[in-house]
Amino acid sequence: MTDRAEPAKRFWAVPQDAMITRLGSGLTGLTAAEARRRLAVHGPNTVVDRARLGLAAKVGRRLIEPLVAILLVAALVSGLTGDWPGFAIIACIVAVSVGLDVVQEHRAELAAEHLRNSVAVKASVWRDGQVVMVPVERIVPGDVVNLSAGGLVPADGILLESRGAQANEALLTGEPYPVGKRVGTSEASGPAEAFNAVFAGTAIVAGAATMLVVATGRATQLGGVAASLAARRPPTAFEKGLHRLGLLILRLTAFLVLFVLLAHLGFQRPPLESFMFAVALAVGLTPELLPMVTTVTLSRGAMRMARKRVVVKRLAAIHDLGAMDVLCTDKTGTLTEAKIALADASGLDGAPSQRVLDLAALNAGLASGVPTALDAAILLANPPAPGWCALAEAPFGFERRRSSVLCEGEGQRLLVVKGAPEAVLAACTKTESANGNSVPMTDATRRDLIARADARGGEGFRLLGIAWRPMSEGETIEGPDSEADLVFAGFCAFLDPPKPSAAKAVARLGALGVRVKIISGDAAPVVQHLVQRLGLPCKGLLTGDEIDALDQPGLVARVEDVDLYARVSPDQKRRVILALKAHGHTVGFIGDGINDAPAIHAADAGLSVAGATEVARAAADLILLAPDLGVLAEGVEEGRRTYANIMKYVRMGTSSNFGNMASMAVASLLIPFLPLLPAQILLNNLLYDLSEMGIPFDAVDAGDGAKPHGWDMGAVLRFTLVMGPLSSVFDLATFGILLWGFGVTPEEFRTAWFIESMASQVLVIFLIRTHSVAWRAASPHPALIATSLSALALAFALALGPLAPMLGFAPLPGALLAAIAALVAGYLVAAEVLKRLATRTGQA
Ligand SMILES: Nc1ncnc2c1ncn2[C@@H]1O[C@H](COP(=O)(O)OP(=O)(O)OP(=O)(O)O)[C@@H](O)[C@H]1O
Ligand SMILES: [Mg+2]
Repeated sequence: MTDRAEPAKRFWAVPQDAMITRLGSGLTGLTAAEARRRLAVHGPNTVVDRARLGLAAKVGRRLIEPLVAILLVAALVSGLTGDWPGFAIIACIVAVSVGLDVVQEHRAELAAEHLRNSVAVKASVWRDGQVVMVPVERIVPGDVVNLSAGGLVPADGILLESRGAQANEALLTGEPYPVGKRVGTSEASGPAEAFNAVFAGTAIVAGAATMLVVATGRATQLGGVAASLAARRPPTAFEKGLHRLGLLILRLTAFLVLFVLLAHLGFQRPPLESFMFAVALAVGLTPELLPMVTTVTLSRGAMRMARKRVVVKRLAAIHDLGAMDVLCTDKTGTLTEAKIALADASGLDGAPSQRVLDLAALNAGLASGVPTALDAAILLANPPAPGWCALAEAPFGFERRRSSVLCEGEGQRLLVVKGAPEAVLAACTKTESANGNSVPMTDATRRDLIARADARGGEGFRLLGIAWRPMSEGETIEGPDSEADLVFAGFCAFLDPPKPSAAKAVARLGALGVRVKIISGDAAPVVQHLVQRLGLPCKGLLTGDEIDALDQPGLVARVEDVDLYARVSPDQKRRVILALKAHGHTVGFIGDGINDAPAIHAADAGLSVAGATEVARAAADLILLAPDLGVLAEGVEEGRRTYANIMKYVRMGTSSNFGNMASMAVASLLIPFLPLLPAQILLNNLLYDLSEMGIPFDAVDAGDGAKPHGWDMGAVLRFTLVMGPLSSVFDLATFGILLWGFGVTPEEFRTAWFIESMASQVLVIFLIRTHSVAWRAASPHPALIATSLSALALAFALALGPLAPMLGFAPLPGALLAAIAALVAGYLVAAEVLKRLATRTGQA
């Protein structure tokens, strides 16, 4: 047992061969059968306990929630005192609210998981002597896994092979710069210095490697708390808003209930009856369906987005997408076709040069790992010369913007470097003349070359500078330090056609109130040319160097007016996003590269595309299956729809529901009997819940999709302050008419009040669901019509039908029913008129 526990600690100190033996593996990994066996022993390779709670556990968790617990106590009291209708109703309420919640949540979870799985991360694992794609969860100790740039490390382990692999271990060590990884045995005391080990949750940002898995799941360095902490997001503004509203309602409820209870006791009313009445009020006041409505609305939103080919990984991100008012995007793939082709290779004099192309091909073709788009374009035009091989390399890094390969062939040893023109020129001291000699580079030449790069960038060409250095026999390189004293050879120019559909998509986002900003690692002239070609309404420009010179407050001061960012490093992308967030914007970022992952993570709505690198997809909340900004505009509208529907429920809860309960509390003190029996209040509440179940399906106003929405507590309060009192005025009118107009008995009073309050609550749903004139708005969803009208019918049937005496209801004279109908009609007319006042929010 100690043997198994030990490798998890300082496993990098065990020599490679010993480790392979200990894990019972080989250079070509495990057999599929052995892997299955180990999976059963070690469990799935996940840190978060994704195993969904069993049904019983889910129900159990809800039964101990305070509100439900109160209800259960109330049911017990009812049962013990022989109040069977009360008992039945409470039991029904508990069953319906818990059942609905669990079933709907379960379905939503299943659906969401199904979608998530369609974009799940897989790894290249050796099984039965072959490399196969295996879901990361099924990786076990002893597996041999191929890693390449852009991929996540799926488990902890040691390297069996490294071809210039570099890992970003910021999650583990806090160090933002990539660290080189090579084969060997390390004496390091902690993971940060273990050069031969890689760790789950970190990313390979350059090169390629093969690893032997030593620990999986919770046994990894980041296994326990850290990974789930890193994965946990702060709540969105919307979630915070809902939470605050919930707390507010909770406090009001507690206050009202205590007040009623004490007052009743003060009036010498029967304690048990007073207690049950107070409990019923509390239940009536609580928006117990809110979690269900939120989950169901969101998961329905996720389904609809899936039909538009957007996969939602984190449900709440739908809100963020709806609230987004700034979208930042990288350039390649979203604004361009990402069909990068080599246009030409030119020497120092500007004339086409086969020599430059050959050098570029050596660098692109002999580098290890998956070729990048630029590399592939070079190789398509010109394969590397035969007879050359690579001895070492310093893979491309986004901070350095260069890559170099130490090549040997034709009796020569050369370090060949390519990269962003200014980055390559910065490491050059010589130029190559037409006859192949190198001469010192003058300042004038340097200026000329930079000017030429800028000029061609302005024509839309993406440029790489090509340089080299002779190396002596036996001389090798260790990292990028040898990229100095280079001889500049020339440029390779690439074209990536702009995507014509991008202009329309940006315009559509603009119409939705979303401003688009471009954050690119490419040169400023290239970005500006693209913006011109597409006719995008973008202004201002900041370059990476300028951003570097600014501290964060300085950057915050600039970002509002700047739409273009060029030559930006991965960390600067992140800084720009944070600066925009500091302005109170809800920021989206869409990108596909290793260099985009930090910004995707920092954004409120992190977006990536299906073909993106693993790290980008892992950091994203939403993944576009088609790399098209147009789809995003639809996603934004979808996000706003879910917001609008949740707000409908909130508005109903805070106005009619709350108003009713409040006036009942007040009435209970003014009249000598209970305005409704506790069981009747609960029944009322149960039926009202049923009536609202169709809300997640409902259509929303056209105008609700037109603007970004954040949580607006002011709007909620304004609505409550107008609609709540309105409802109370009519309630009090009802009380008056019943008591003094008709001189009713307590039973008749309760029956009439029950019917009036059900009818007004349910029918007003059709007014509150829209900001515009009720009958001109998009018609309500059949599900909403069905749930609300059947709840109402059920209310009538229970109050006036054969079960009525059991529930404490009494038959009503026709005149009284007519009066109630008139009151409800009056209320609805007043509500329709006043709702305009109540919802005249942000529009003003
Ligand atoms: N394989 C490579 N070898 C050498 N240099 C490279 C390579 N890939 C990129 N570069 C240089 O690094 C710069 C930044 O990389 P890249 O253009 O991929 O960044 P980006 O932010 O993803 O850009 P975009 O906004 O176009 O997606 C490039 O403009 C180029 O000069
Ligand atoms: Mg990119």
